[in-house]
Order: sequence, then C-alpha cells, then structure tokens
Amino acid sequence: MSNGTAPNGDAPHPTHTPSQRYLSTRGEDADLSFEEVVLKGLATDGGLYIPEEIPETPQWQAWKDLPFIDLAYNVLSLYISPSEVPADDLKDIIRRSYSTFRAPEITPLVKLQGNVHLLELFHGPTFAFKDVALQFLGNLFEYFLVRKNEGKTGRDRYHLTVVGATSGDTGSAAIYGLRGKKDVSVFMLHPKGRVSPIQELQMTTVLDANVHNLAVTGNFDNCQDIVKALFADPDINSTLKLGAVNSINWARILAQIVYYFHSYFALARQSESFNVGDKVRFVVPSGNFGDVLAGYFAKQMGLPIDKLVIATNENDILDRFWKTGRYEKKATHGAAAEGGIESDGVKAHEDGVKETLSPAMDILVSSNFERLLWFLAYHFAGSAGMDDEWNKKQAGQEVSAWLKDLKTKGGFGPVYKDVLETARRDFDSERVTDQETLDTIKRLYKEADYILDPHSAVGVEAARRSVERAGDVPHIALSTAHPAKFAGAVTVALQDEPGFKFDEKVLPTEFVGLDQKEKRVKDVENDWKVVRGLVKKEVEEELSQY
Ligand SMILES: Cc1ncc(COP(=O)(O)O)c(C=O)c1O
Ligand SMILES: N[C@@H](CCOP(=O)(O)O)C(=O)O
Repeated sequence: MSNGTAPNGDAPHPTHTPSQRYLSTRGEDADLSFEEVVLKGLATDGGLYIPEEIPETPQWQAWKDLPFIDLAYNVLSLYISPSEVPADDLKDIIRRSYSTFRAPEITPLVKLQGNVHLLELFHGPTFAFKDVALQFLGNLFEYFLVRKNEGKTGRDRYHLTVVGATSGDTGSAAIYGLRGKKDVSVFMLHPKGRVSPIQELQMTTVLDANVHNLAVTGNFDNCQDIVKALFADPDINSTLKLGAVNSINWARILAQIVYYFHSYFALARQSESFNVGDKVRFVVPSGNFGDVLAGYFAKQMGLPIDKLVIATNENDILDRFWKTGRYEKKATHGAAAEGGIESDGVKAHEDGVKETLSPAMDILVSSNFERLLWFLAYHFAGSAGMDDEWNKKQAGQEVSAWLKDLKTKGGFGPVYKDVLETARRDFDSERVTDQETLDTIKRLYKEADYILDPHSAVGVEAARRSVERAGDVPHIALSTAHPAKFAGAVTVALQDEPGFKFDEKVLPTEFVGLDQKEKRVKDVENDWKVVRGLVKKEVEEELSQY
C-alpha cells in the first residue's frame, strides 16, 4: 500500500515499517506512531486509526507450534516498532497480560460437533473475550504513562482519562485491566438496566478510586455517542487527555488478531484431516465489528480464511449491508422494513434498537465498520490506476461522505456493486433470532453436553447454516462469553432439561457472592454535556489527592 514515504514528504521513518505508522479513516490525520494512536484512541478528524499498510507475513506457517505469548509477540511486533516499545518490553507486557488467564492455552479450541469447533475466548479475569485485548491495553497504557511521567510530580504528570461505552462486557474487562493503575481514571458508561445483572455487578463492585461507573438513561448507542462527543470536544479532550478502551482504539483490534492465528494452528494440531495451508471459516458473533475486523486483518496477512461469517442478532445492520449494500440504522427496504422478520417477544425501542437475549450485540451502528469501509474504498480507488497516495486520499473522502450520510440521513448506500462484491469476497453474514438462540443453546446441551452463552449461540447457529453451504471447510465459531454472565437466557433455554441446575453446571466460584458486595455507580442523563461536567469534576477530585 505505501512506498514508505511519510505523507508530509519527509524521508521515510528509518525505524518504522509502514505497518507501524498510522492514518485516520477520514483522511486528515496521518503519519502517527503506535503510541500516539493508542493514547489518542479516536482521530482528531473523528475517524479511526488504521495502519498505513497491512503487513504480509510469508513466514506465518513457521509459527505453527508457538505458544500463545510467542505467537502474540510475532504478530504484534509487526505493528509496533521496536524504537517505540523495545522487544524485551513488548514481550514482558504480553507475558504479564496473559498470566491472568485461567487456561494454559489462553484461548483453547474445543471440538463441538462435526465440522464446527469452538474458540473459547472467555478464560480471562472477567469471563469474556474482551479480556484478551483489554488486559494487554491496560498494561500498554501503564507502560506509556510510566515512561511519559519519569521524573515528573504532581500536576506535571500526564494523567489519562479513559472514557468508554459498554453494553456489558467491555466495561468490566476495561475496569479489570485498569483498576488501581496510576495516572489513569476510568469512566465507563453503560445503558441503565440493559446489561445483565452479573455484568452490572462485575463493574459496579470494583471500588478502586480511579474507577467510575455511570448508568446512562438510554441505550448502548447513546453511550457510544456520548463518548464520541467527548472526544470531539477540544476543551475536555485536551485538558483531560482522553483515552479510549472501546474497539475504536486500534490496540483492541490488534491484540485480537492473535487468536485467529492461534486457533488455526490449534486446529491443525488437533485434527488429522486439517493441515496448515488448508482453508477455514471463522464465525463471529458481531456487534461493534471489532472482533470480526481482527479476523479480516489476519486474512489480509495471509491466514487462509475462506470466509469470515458475521453473525448478528435481530439488531442486524451488518447482515442487511451484506444482503443489500445499504448501511441503514433502520431497515427501509424488504421484509425487515415491513415487519416481516420481527420475532415474537423482542422489544423494539423507539430508537430502533431491539432488546434481545444477546444484549452485548444490541447495537444499532457498528463503530469498526468504518475501518472496513476504508479498505473497501481504498480497494475500489485502486481500480482507477492512480498512485497510492491518491487511492488513500480517495478512500478517506469516500468514508467521510458515507459517515456524513449515516449521521445526517440515518444511512447510506447502496454502495457501488464492486465495493459490495469485494465485501462479499471476504465476508458472509447471518442473522439469528432470539428463538433460534434459545433452540441452539438447548440443542448443544442435549447433543454435545455443552452450555453456550447466548452470544456464542448466535455464532454456532450461524456456523450450522454456513456448514450447509461450505461443505467440507472446517468452521471455527468464536465463543465470546461464559454462559454464567447471561444467566437469564441460559436458564430460559435449559430450565426444563432434566438434571440442569444453573448453580452446579454453570456458575463459576468467582461469581458467587458478588451480589453481596458493596457497589458504586452514578445515574446520569443521556446528555454528553452532563457527562462532561461530571467527568471533569471527578477527575479534579482525584488529581487533588496527588
Ligand atoms: C459477549 C459478546 N459477544 C459478541 C460481541 C460483539 O463483538 P464486537 O463488538 O467486537 O463485534 C460482544 C461485544 O462487543 C460481546 O460482549
Ligand atoms: N459489546 C460491547 C460493546 C462495546 O464494544 P467495543 O468492542 O467497541 O468495546 C460491550 O460489551 O461493551
């Protein structure tokens, strides 16, 4: 993609490869270091950071027998220059980040049924896939802050104010990744009453002084919009030095690339009929599009992925895009618009978000889709036969126009036929209803003695359908959370099964007694200015303790 020349015309950075420099999807921010993009989170033009180039990794097959942490080093060091984080420091950050996981393989792969394997991503401290990236990001923030603050005292110290939005899992994973860390305050916004009871307890029972939970009257998208509004506010962004833990932060996507490689190799070790070089399909329960986007990077790096299958619940903006080429908050075409595919019992809010049994995916707009849009637009621009700088500029302009329409008109598209075809080459999509989610939990319990959480069940049902189309290609479905986090849905699905007892079969000891602990949470209105005032006040109070 890049010839290695800095966009400002200067000589190339001698110690960075193009995959270690970053630009914004909206075209105005460019030539940033890894440290800058990790600490800034969101680009100043409102875009998301992506590497100038996705590195090709012809040597990837040689990584086959590496343990998770060595594999992680090989992947991450392609995107992080040693002049920013020396090799030994990066190895140490990785080692510490994954020492908190309960499974020795970190992300084990288990055979589920036939051609479907399950990648268990929930063995970290908060029992959800977010830990894989957020344990790493927490340690990375700490590393950069210690270095920035060397020799500084009091108000001279660089203090990071993390603001994040959560539909349940990012919140606790971020809080566990950052609790008690020096020079950083964490403000997590969750939609009041719309996260599971365990998720709420996991967040609100953490009482460290640097952790602040805000329950917003609204939905997850409102929380995400407040976060973006804070980042767009030059006053608070520069005075409080905002940082992001949502998957708008590039480091989140980066850390998640690792388990695509790791599970692929695990499959080759565990299955006699599967060899390194063979194709695989990954099926990814999707909401904000961060997890599946990491798979897209793995595919572009050379991992033989036949397709990445996006599995949505009834909040299906992504599925509708792949079917129609339109990216619209509300369905305006076809059966969905006519109410034909609503399933019974699903509460649809005025704002268009449906409350489903997989609440972490109850999202109207998937923030990381913007990153894929950039690559689609870049690829399309390439067909004009101009140079790389022109292609990148075009991609930035196209993404800005699409995002403007999304904001002002509620959607955009249909995109050009070639753009949609490129998207369909790498991805497939499936929409799974609540009833199908419950049926899948029940079926897997009966047939495989395995208890899925509702998000993973969405993925497993999508995998079942994909197997029917793809025949012999093995499928790896991502299991994104432990079933105990979603007791309601799991109990509804399995309560009539003989011998099923939630407390015995599902509940880990770590969750026992959580509801007896002291909690700290503040209710706030869905108004970014109110949140801004509160954040300012609480950070000031924290800093006065220094
Ligand atoms: C349990 C669970 N599954 C799936 C998802 C969707 O992942 P993504 O937002 O990266 O698409 C989330 C939230 O992000 C989640 O918490
Ligand atoms: N499902 C998420 C929503 C936030 O997504 P993120 O991956 O962008 O942090 C959650 O659990 O909070």
